[in-house]
Amino acid sequence: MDKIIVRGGRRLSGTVKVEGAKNAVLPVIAASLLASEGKSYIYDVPSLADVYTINEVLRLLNTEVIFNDNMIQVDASKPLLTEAPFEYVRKMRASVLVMGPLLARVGHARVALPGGCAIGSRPIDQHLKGFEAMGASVVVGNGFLEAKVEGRLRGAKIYLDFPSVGATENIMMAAVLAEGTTTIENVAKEPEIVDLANYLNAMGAKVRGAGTGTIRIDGVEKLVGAHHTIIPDRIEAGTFMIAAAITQGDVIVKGAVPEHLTALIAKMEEMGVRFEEVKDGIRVIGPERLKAIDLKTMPYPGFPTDMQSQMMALQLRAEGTSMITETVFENRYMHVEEFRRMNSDIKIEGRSAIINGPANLQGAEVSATDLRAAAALILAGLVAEGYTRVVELKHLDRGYYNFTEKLAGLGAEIERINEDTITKSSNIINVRSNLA
Ligand SMILES: CC(=O)N[C@H]1[C@@H](OP(=O)(O)OP(=O)(O)OC[C@H]2O[C@@H](n3ccc(=O)[nH]c3=O)[C@H](O)[C@@H]2O)O[C@H](CO)[C@@H](O)[C@@H]1O
Ligand SMILES: C=C(OP(=O)(O)O)C(=O)O
Repeated sequence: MDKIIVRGGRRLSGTVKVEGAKNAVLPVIAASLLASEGKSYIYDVPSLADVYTINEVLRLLNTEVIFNDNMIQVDASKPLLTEAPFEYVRKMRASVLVMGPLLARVGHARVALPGGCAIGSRPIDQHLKGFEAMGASVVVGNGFLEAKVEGRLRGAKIYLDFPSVGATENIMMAAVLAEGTTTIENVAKEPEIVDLANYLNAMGAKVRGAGTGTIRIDGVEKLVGAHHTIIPDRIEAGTFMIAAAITQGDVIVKGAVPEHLTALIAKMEEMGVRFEEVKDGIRVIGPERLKAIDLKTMPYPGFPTDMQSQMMALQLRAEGTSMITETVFENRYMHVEEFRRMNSDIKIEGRSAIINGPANLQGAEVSATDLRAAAALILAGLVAEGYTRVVELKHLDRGYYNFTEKLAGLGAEIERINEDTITKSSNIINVRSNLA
């Protein structure tokens, strides 16, 4: 079992480069299923467990996928198969994003029901409502969702009850090959939606309005492979911004796009963190003392739920009482119990977390409860007294590439070890293993 060991106390400095965005590349790879002719070439693809999972799903659907040097080549020109099994959907919910493209291209998709997960129940009713409005019939049985349509999907007017990122993407991908025009209202406005629309348009689709509250899609007869570069990962960038701030460091986060990070930068500035726009990135300077603040997670351009747990680590170090209200997922506070093990004072009241700072964080053995919680615990470990040991790294590997190496490159005292091989390793690691 892998474990990350971090010893608190180092100020981070230097430059760190972010990867292409996980949440942009997954729908883009799924959208490649729509190209009945030609190959797609996707650049700046991060080497993440989730990318390997979606590639496997595409291969199961009879698509050729080659992943080399941050570039993916997809050939979806052969007849497609239509079933995504539970084994993959369980590992990664974004596997449901193959449903829209399959329905659009072959009129049939059978995808295992995703089930619950650590951050909430996460239904997909809004995706299905969109498919049904376009003429598909949807049945649920034996742990699968099955959607079918005779002939082509038909353009429709669809209103989302909540601006769901996944539903916006799945419905967009279904609508690009539908007959007629589809209008989707109250859609998600995330930069990843805009990235997907740009890719679909490069494939020959007619998508307008991505990044606003209404998307209009004129269906076309066919799509072809295209070249596309993935946008930088704003959540990875934000995580390193907090690493700089929490350690009173001075770090350039290369690749960070300030316009994608407006809410996070504003809240960190309120806490006393300084930012400078530099060539290709953002410089972050952590203050000696952090001020307490309140925040609420919201759909983009609001404060991202995917930065909530990392921000909580920063708020733990602020002087005074801070509050977080999580409005996107009903159960995204699993990390609070782990933070408590590190000597922090946090109360949960309904959807809010009340954080009394500054915490005198102490190193402890903690378990990552989801992807962003894994990063947040490591961030807290950067300023905790002594050693923090983080387990359940499968969550971290879903979304952060070389996280340990990147933090070590900024001067953090951090190491990833494999307990099974530890006895054969160097003295330093053996010393650490006594602590582990
Ligand atoms: C791969 C990917 O891009 N994942 C991101 C995506 O997830 P994902 O696309 O799953 O998130 P959604 O925006 O769909 O979910 C937001 C909220 O809407 C609810 N909902 C969603 C769909 C639906 O049909 N019915 C429904 O009720 C969900 O339960 C949740 O409470 O956006 C989330 C919100 O920014 C991020 O945390 C995830 O990192
Ligand atoms: C919740 C996340 O991802 P997913 O939707 O893939 O679970 C995330 O990236 O923080």
